[in-house]
Amino acid sequence: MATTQEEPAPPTQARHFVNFITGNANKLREVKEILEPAIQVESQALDLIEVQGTLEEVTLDKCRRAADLIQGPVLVEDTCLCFDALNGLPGPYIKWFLTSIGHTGLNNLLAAYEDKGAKAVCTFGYSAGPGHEPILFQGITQGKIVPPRGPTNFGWDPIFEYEGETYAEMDKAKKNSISHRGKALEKLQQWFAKEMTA
Ligand SMILES: O=c1nc[nH]c2c1ncn2[C@H]1C[C@H](O)[C@@H](COP(=O)(O)OP(=O)(O)OP(=O)(O)O)O1
Ligand SMILES: [Mg+2]
Repeated sequence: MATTQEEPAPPTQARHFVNFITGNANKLREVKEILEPAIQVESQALDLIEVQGTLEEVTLDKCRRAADLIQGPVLVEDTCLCFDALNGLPGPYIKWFLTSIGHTGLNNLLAAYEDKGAKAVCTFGYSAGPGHEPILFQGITQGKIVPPRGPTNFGWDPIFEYEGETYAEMDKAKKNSISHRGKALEKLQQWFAKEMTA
């Protein structure tokens, strides 16, 4: 009987794979749309504790906790929505603001200000494992806060307008090409590509 020869694994194989730790199915969908097939995205849904602090501190801490829990390489991400008139708030606390006061409440927060500008900020953290210092990749998209338009299935997408269209109204591929998440993942892809040829 002929024995089948196993294909030797390419030496860079491990780098084509990330374990994205998130509890958010929409984030996972977008990350897969952007990174695959070049980088394979596995995922574990874990509820990670999130500290208070700067965008960088929140992601660094989230990434270290995830690596400790998984005992292996991890990718995490924290998304902020920063209102220009409010000096960057709600920022990393947008999830709790959205849950508590919704799209209308978020619009009302800016009622006293002419400036409706807002930055969507995505900060990814990659750690090679417990004890390895995370590397951060950040992407920012400038837009403005408007009354909700479009499908309501992903967070604050209906109230974030970029060049006349809300994220929710946009074609998915278009959102990924201009979004905070897309820009951050572009940096991550470049870093992975460099690592693979190093
Ligand atoms: O592109 C986006 N378009 C609209 N809304 C978005 C987007 N990306 C995150 N979001 C929402 C989800 C959550 O309400 C908050 C971020 O909080 P954040 O802690 O980063 O997300 P999460 O707790 O849902 O998932 P995770 O388990 O990865 O922490 O903004
Ligand atoms: Mg979270």
